[in-house]
Amino acid sequence: MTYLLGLTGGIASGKSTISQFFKSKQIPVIDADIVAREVVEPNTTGLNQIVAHFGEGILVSNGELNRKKLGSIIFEDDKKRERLNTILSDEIRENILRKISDYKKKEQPLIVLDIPLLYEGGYDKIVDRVMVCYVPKQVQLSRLMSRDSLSEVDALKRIESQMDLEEKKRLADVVIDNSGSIEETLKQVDNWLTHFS
Ligand SMILES: CC(C)(COP(=O)(O)OP(=O)(O)OC[C@H]1O[C@@H](n2cnc3c(N)ncnc32)[C@H](O)[C@@H]1O)[C@@H](O)C(=O)NCCC(=O)NCCS
Ligand SMILES: Nc1ncnc2c1ncn2[C@@H]1O[C@H](COP(=O)(O)OP(=O)(O)OP(=O)(O)O)[C@@H](O)[C@H]1O
Repeated sequence: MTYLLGLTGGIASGKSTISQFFKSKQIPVIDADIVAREVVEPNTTGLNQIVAHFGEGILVSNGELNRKKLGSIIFEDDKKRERLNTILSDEIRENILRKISDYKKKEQPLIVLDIPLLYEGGYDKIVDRVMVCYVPKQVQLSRLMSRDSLSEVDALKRIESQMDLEEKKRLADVVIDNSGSIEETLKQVDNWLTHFS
């Protein structure tokens, strides 16, 4: 039996910090942001559809996707973000399901699916439990601004493009509070890991 843990939170709430910890314990992590990158590599249907919709100007000179530019477009405009989601979501889902099935075949006891849009994408229905990495909005905002060198206005737009983190916290099976030190956060995760089965 494989136990599938969904790990989510808001942008810059600390999911990667937690997933690094799982990896350090040799627990496989499927990272949806990485899958989302794989489906837009050069010569993929995903990238071709993005170019068809957003134009050639969305590429950098070597033919790769200009991620910074696409990010600034879609976090400014709900319709464009929804369009991008529609273009990529099926492919992302298929890839994630394939990776889950591969790990299950290897009889991994625990797999972590790290995915920012877990609830938005309905992945709560396929995981056994959901762990939400939670921080209050002010902490999220200041960490996002400093990590991605964003203005307050731009950082807020990114936060508000996602489901409210307070709502995710309410829906969660397990809440990890990441507003303190990283050490305090990892202690909570380690405690969950000790008792999960
Ligand atoms: C817009 C893109 C090109 C920006 O790339 P960039 O390398 O700058 O950021 P990265 O991919 O690492 O994402 C950073 C964070 O932004 C947030 N985010 C990304 N896409 C979305 C989205 N469509 N809606 C809301 N939040 C999003 C997530 O919290 C994510 O962790 C990229 O995020 C993308 O292709 N997004 C669409 C695919 C998607 O929905 N990814 C989310 C995981 S399934
Ligand atoms: N407990 C903490 N104390 C201080 N800084 C932290 C803490 N946890 C994470 N950070 C920092 O906050 C930023 C966001 O964390 P992280 O990248 O883990 O978030 P994320 O949820 O994976 O983000 P994204 O949704 O964008 O992928 C990073 O710069 C990270 O180093």
